[in-house]
Amino acid sequence: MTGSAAIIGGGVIGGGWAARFLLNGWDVRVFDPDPEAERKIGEVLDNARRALPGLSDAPLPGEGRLSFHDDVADAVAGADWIQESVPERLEVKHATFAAIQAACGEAAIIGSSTSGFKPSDLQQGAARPGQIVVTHPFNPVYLLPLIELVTTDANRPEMIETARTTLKALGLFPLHVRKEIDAHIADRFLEAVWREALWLVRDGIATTEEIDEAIRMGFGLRWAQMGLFETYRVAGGEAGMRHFMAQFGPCLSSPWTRLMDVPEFTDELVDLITEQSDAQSGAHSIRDLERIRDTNLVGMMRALKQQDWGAGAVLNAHDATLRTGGALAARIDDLERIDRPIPTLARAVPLDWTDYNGHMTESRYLEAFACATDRFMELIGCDSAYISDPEGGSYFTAETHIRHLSEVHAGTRIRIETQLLLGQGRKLHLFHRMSAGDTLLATGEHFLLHVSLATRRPAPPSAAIAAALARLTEAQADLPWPEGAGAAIRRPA
Ligand SMILES: NC(=O)C1=CN([C@@H]2O[C@H](COP(=O)(O)OP(=O)(O)OC[C@H]3O[C@@H](n4cnc5c(N)ncnc54)[C@H](O)[C@@H]3O)[C@@H](O)[C@H]2O)C=CC1
Ligand SMILES: C[N+](C)(C)CC(=O)CC(=O)[O-]
Repeated sequence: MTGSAAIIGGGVIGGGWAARFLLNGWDVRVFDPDPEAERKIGEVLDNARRALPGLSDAPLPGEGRLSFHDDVADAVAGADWIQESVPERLEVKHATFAAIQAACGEAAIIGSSTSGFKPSDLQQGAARPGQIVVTHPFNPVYLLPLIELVTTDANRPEMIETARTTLKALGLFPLHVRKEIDAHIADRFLEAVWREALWLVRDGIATTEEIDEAIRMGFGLRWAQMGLFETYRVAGGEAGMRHFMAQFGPCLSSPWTRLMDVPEFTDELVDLITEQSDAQSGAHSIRDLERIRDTNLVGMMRALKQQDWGAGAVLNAHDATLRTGGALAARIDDLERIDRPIPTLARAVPLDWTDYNGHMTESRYLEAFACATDRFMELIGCDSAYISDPEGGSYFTAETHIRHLSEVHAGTRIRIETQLLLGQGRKLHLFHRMSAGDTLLATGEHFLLHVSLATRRPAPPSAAIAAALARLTEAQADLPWPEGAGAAIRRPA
């Protein structure tokens, strides 16, 4: 699902939304009075291109078109989704909604990024209150899946459903907050932790760095994958949650926390925190820190993908919808043409495939070619059902030859096309070409043998696989022998 999105306010959060929409194939129209907005969004986009497309193991749609507009009316014209991300001041938000609603279509959804205002606050005085919802994102919007979707009775159920479907199609996880409340769900926690941290700094108990270590060396890692309740359930031991509450419930009335008080933001406290924060992280620019954060997030989220857990399960579900979008065929019968090398992989290079040389590392070429081989096997019928069938079998790789021809960097969209060199009896000889645009990046030549998984010995494939290979052999018989196929490493002159 793609469309046209208007981004009103293109700062930290608006820039992140612009990237999320654009990289998922939407056209994006931005209005922001800041003369520097185009440059700032450009820099956010550079970071997003490096990180987001490679999070997916399936091909994302091509990028949409980005345009900048001189007023709100021009930006929202024809938009299906309008995302308001102006400063967190109610009068500014109200004036912005008035300008948007004077010019936008009635079917468009207007989402507000507000961190704290309730949707009923935002809807007050609006021309069409039912058109406005809160869609509260988390920074960086192009990587983190959570969106708090906060609605009121003024929003029709069909409109809420459209909002959910649209957010999901962008790879996001809409959490419907059923009862509106100031600061929604997540920011209430964040504010509580922030207040407690301010006290610890103000009272000289801990520095900003010590507080960050306390989070990132311990419970922050737990929270990222299990949240609060599931973590504490495990902490209750075999007796689980009930035991946990019996043991730690009474602590709530001991003076473990000063959460209910708010420290005064005096100049001394602001200076103290700023100085400690500069000493802690001032060696890096903000853009450097953003890239460090993104690289770490991508690594963590891809690890969660492997486990199909938490945010990783959301990413896998999104990949599944991208795959059914049909960029790659499931069977050779679905292919329009089989008389040329067959598309077997289309994806972007993930950040965690790159190395100290700043480009895709050698082992990942094998991973990409192995994925292409798996896809080729599926195309000819050697799929998971065949492999798990006691009468079935599989292909084992006997020999591989990879040539690295051109560098490739994180975020670049790559594709592999596969030529069948031999598909006869037990033998399968494949030649993969990996490209980005018109540039040939690498080739992978692989020799495989069909094996019975019962005897672990070479054995002929099923009649259906043999027939598929025969069709491909005939169709590709006139293709020229690929340059580099059958080559060994030459002795340097
Ligand atoms: N920074 C954060 O961590 C998060 C912020 N939010 C929310 O997102 C919204 C925006 O916050 P940030 O992006 O952080 O602020 P920001 O200060 O980075 O960006 C605000 C942008 O709005 C522009 N702007 C000002 N008046 C405008 C107007 N009348 N029309 C259009 N654009 C206008 C500014 O030029 C600026 O580029 C706020 O409601 C905030 O609560 C939500 C989640 C996280
Ligand atoms: C600080 N903040 C309240 C604006 C934070 C958010 O709203 C969400 C986030 O990204 O942490």
